[in-house]
Amino acid sequence: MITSTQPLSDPAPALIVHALRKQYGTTVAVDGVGLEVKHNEIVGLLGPNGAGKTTIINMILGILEPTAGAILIEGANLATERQQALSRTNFAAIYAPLPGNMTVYQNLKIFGMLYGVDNLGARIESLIAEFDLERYRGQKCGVLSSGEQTRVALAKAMLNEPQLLLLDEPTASLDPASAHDIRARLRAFADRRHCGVLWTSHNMYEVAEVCDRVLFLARGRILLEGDPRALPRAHGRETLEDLFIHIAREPLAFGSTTS
Ligand SMILES: Nc1ncnc2c1ncn2[C@@H]1O[C@H](COP(=O)(O)OP(=O)(O)OP(=O)(O)O)[C@@H](O)[C@H]1O
Repeated sequence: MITSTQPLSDPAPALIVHALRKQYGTTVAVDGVGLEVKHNEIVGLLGPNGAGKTTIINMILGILEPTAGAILIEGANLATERQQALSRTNFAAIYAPLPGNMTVYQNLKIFGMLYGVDNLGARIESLIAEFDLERYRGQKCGVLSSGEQTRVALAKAMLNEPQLLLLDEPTASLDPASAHDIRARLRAFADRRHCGVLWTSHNMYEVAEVCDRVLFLARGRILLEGDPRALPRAHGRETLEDLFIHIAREPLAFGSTTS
């Protein structure tokens, strides 16, 4: 049984997901997924289109109700301690842009007020500096380029100093230099703030560069997990992309790891 009680000397991981399931009618989108993200750890959630990645992220964010299973964020059970669980969680996704008719500063201010951030003015200034947004602070978000909007979305995601950050394809649509810059900023943030990160991406080069660990998902089940730099060789493949293609084509050849 999952409880939220943790010994003081053993701080709870940023995220524990246990036996998570989501069913729509006869469609099982997520089928008994178990996973853990530790503080300072960046975990890649990989899988073909329709594997269930976004559904898992939306359940962790409390947007979707699981059919079954448990989600613990820093030891707080999302089902019974929702506010505590979500207060130090945040996310960024390409499909969830910030309101385009408000300026960068206005967006950060409004989200900061929604999150109840202390010393909000100072927090916004430090994020504007950290994400190189000074010259855009008075510009409406809708006119910014994809890379600039991604930087603003990440600054917004860090307003409440999350201990768990959920990133759904954060670098999709960015040029290689901007994507490299964003990955470096996120790695630095995770290390400096001891934040756990769950990151979905279809870019295997990126995943091998930034993730400490990856989980391969297919048809709602985790089939494989491990170090993205060691996994391909362990399964007789040259690269993570080769391994991805192999798993996507023959998911039944891999056992599932559920809990
Ligand atoms: N509201 C819904 N009703 C019915 N089926 C749904 C619903 N939402 C998602 N699904 C199905 O659940 C499965 C998982 O979808 P999900 O969006 O989580 O996949 P994904 O791994 O994020 O895919 P992608 O890489 O394309 O973003 C898909 O088969 C999808 O069609």
